[in-house]
Amino acid sequence: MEFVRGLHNIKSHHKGCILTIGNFDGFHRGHQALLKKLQKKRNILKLPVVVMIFEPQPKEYLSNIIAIRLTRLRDKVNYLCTAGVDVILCITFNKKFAAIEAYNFIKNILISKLDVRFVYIGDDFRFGAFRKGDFILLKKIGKNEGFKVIRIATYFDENNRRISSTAIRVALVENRILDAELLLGHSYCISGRVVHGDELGRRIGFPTANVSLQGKRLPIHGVYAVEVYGISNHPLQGIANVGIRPTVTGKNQQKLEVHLLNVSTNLYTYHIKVVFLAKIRDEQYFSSVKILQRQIKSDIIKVRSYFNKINNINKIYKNGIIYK
Ligand SMILES: Cc1cc2nc3c(=O)[nH]c(=O)nc-3n(C[C@H](O)[C@H](O)[C@H](O)COP(=O)(O)O)c2cc1C
Ligand SMILES: Nc1ncnc2c1ncn2[C@@H]1O[C@H](COP(=O)(O)OP(=O)(O)OP(=O)(O)O)[C@@H](O)[C@H]1O
Repeated sequence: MEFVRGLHNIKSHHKGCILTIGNFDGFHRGHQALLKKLQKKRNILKLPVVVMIFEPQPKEYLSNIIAIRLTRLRDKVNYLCTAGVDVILCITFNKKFAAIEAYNFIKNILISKLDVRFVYIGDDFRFGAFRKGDFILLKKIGKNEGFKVIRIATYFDENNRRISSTAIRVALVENRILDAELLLGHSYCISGRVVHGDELGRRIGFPTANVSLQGKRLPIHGVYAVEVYGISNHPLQGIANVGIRPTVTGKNQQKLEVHLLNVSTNLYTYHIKVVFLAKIRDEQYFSSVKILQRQIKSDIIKVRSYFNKINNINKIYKNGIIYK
C-alpha cells in the first residue's frame, strides 16, 4: 500500500485507477461494504484501487468548534490497508481546496491528474464548493470522458438505520458503546503515543498512561473498562478516564489516561491502542483528591468484576454451554 500526500505527488502509475472518495472516519460497515466492491473490481480488471481522503476532515476545517473525530489518520490508514487499498491519496483540506468547483474537481483532478476509469460512491456523496457536485454530474461528465460512475446502495444495519460516521459519533456521545460497535463492525478504539502527564496519578496511587490526542476531540467522556494493545503480545486490562479532570485542573482540555490493572511498567513513548468496552460512570468534580482516590478504588473494583464476568462468559462459551 502506498500513502501519497497531496495531488503534486501523483505519479503515472496511479493513473487509470478505480477511485473512491470520502472521510472514512471510523471505517464502519458502510465503508467496508463500499471497499469490498472496489476490491472485486480490482481483482477483475487489475487496476489500482485509490482512496482519496482529506486531512483535516472537511467538517473539522469548516466548523468553528473542534469537531469530533472517530479515527485518527494512522488508524484510518491501517483499516484501509487491511481492506486491500493500493493507494491512499491524502489531500490537505484548506481554503483553496474547499473552493474548487465540482466541475473543475472532476476535470482537473479526477480526469487530468488521475485519469480515473471507475468512480465508486455512496448514494449521499457530495463534493466540490458548497457540496454542489453529485452522482448526476459525475455520471454526465463520465459519459463524455470515458469513465464509469457506480453509485452503491446505502448500507443499513439490522434495525434499518443508515450506517454513517455521524450516527456512530452520536451513539458514542450518548454512551451507546455496544450500538456504536454494531454500526462500526469492530470495537471502538483510540490509539496514540504515551506522553508525560502531571505525574499526580502516581502519587495518588494510580499511575496512568496519558495518551496524546493531538488536539482531536473524542466522542466519549467518563470512566471506562478498557483493553490495551501494543505493550505485550496479549491485551492488558485497564481502566481509563476521558475528560478534563475537574478535581485537579481548571483547564478545559480533554485527556485520555489509562491505568493498567495488573501491570506496573513505564509506558512512556509506547504507541498503544485503547479499546473501550464499557462505561463505568461520568467524570465528576470531587471536593478533594482523597475523595477522588476513594472513588477510583471503587471504580477499579467494578472494572475487575466486569472483566471477571466477561471471562466467565467466555469460559462458558468455550465449554459449549449456553450462558443464562
Ligand atoms: C479511573 C480514573 C477515574 C478518574 N475520574 C476522575 C474524575 O471523576 N474526576 C476528576 O477530576 N479526575 C478523574 N480522574 C483523573 C485524575 O484526576 C488523574 O488521573 C490524576 O489527576 C493524574 O493525572 P496525571 O496522570 O496527569 O498526573 C480519573 C482518573 C482515573 C484513572
Ligand atoms: N451506509 C453507507 N452505505 C453506502 N455507502 C456509504 C455509507 N456510508 C458512507 N458511504 C459512502 O462511503 C464514502 C465515504 O463516506 P464518508 O466517510 O465521507 O461519509 P459517512 O460515513 O456518511 O460520514 P458522515 O456521517 O460524516 O457524512 C462515500 O462515498 C459515502 O457515500
